[in-house]
Amino acid sequence: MLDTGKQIERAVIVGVGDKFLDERTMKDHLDELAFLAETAHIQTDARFTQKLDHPDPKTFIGSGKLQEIKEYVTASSIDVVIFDDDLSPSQLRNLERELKIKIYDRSLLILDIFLQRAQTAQAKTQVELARYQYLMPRLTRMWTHLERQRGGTGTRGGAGEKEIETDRRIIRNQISVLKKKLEKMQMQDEIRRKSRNQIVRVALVGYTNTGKSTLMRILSKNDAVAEDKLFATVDATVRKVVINTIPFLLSDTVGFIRKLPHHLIESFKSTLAEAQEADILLHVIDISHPAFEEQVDVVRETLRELKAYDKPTIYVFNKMDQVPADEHDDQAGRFEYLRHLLRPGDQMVFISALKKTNIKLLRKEIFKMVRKRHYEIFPNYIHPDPYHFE
Ligand SMILES: Nc1nc2c(ncn2[C@@H]2O[C@H](COP(=O)(O)OP(=O)(O)OP(=O)(O)O)[C@@H](O)[C@H]2O)c(=O)[nH]1
Ligand SMILES: [Mg+2]
Repeated sequence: MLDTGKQIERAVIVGVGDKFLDERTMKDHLDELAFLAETAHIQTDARFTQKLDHPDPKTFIGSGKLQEIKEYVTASSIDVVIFDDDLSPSQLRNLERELKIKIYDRSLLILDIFLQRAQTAQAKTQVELARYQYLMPRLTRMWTHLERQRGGTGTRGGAGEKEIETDRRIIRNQISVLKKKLEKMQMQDEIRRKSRNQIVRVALVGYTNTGKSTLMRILSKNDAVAEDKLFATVDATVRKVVINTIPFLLSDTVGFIRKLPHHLIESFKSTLAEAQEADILLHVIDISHPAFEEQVDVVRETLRELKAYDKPTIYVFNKMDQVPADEHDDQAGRFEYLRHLLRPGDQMVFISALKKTNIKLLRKEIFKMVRKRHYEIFPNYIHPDPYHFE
């Protein structure tokens, strides 16, 4: 059979929370999971939730809920069941045996999306590595995933022990090949990054889909600077920008998400190094998202894990065009409470990248921070007109 990869699959999604998880948060989490599924061309037909103090070690959910899902899956010819949490290899195995269809957990779904999205050779290698590491302990059940990837014949009913052993060997080999390949790429990265020490570096960070790339385009286009020869080999996500004669490098980074698969963070370390080594962070937030505050927490937590936390930050509250105006239309006052996020020296700006509102203000704030850092690197730099801002 031909797998065009374009067919829409139908799914049910499953969320589990303890008694402290409120309905609203549970809904937000499942909304996000459905959005992830949609990104992977999977349509969500139904949602199931369960309150559990501890997930069942064998099947993750309780047996009653499992039966309920089984009945639904059979009656509605569902292709895949997606869990909002990560499943252990044995939970995955048991669920697949019980439900007799494909089971995804959150990590596998995210890995699949990354695989579809990866563009550069390095990103592709990073995702492949993360995916193999994830699949390794789950090989028995993941046979179909591998087979599809390999363009297998599809005639086999299931994997025998011998085939699994062969596959395990192939994967182990692949992992070490990919690791070596990445090491080489990372070495080149490092050399490239070192050569950039003499220029201020700013990184766009933030939850996925908040508008980082949109902003990147706006900020770098307005300053249509000719390609900097020195950095001719800089990868596509780093641009040189000049504001009011002071140059800096602006980089776009991988979006963060709740429970980013651990293997993925590991193998994306070198891409994330852009954030680690930046002098200044632009933390982009989608303020129109109902769960934006949780997203801010996730990003700050991920930055902390990456040891990229302690940097002067501009909190860029984006998508203001989608925030309904309140009766006084006093945005500044209304969002004043967000000031608790700021440490001394941090800033916050409310913008719409789409409607290009407040972009000038944002550029001014970026300029002020960049200028400060620029003077630290070049104490003797004489700015022609340091306090003028057009
Ligand atoms: N309404 C509105 N939509 C926006 C705004 N800025 C960006 N978007 C939209 O938000 C979506 C995501 O924008 P991107 O720039 O791709 O977001 P990103 O943060 O780079 O996303 P990832 O790369 O997935 O992490 C796109 O559909 C944009 O058109 C804005 O100010 N207002
Ligand atoms: Mg982006």
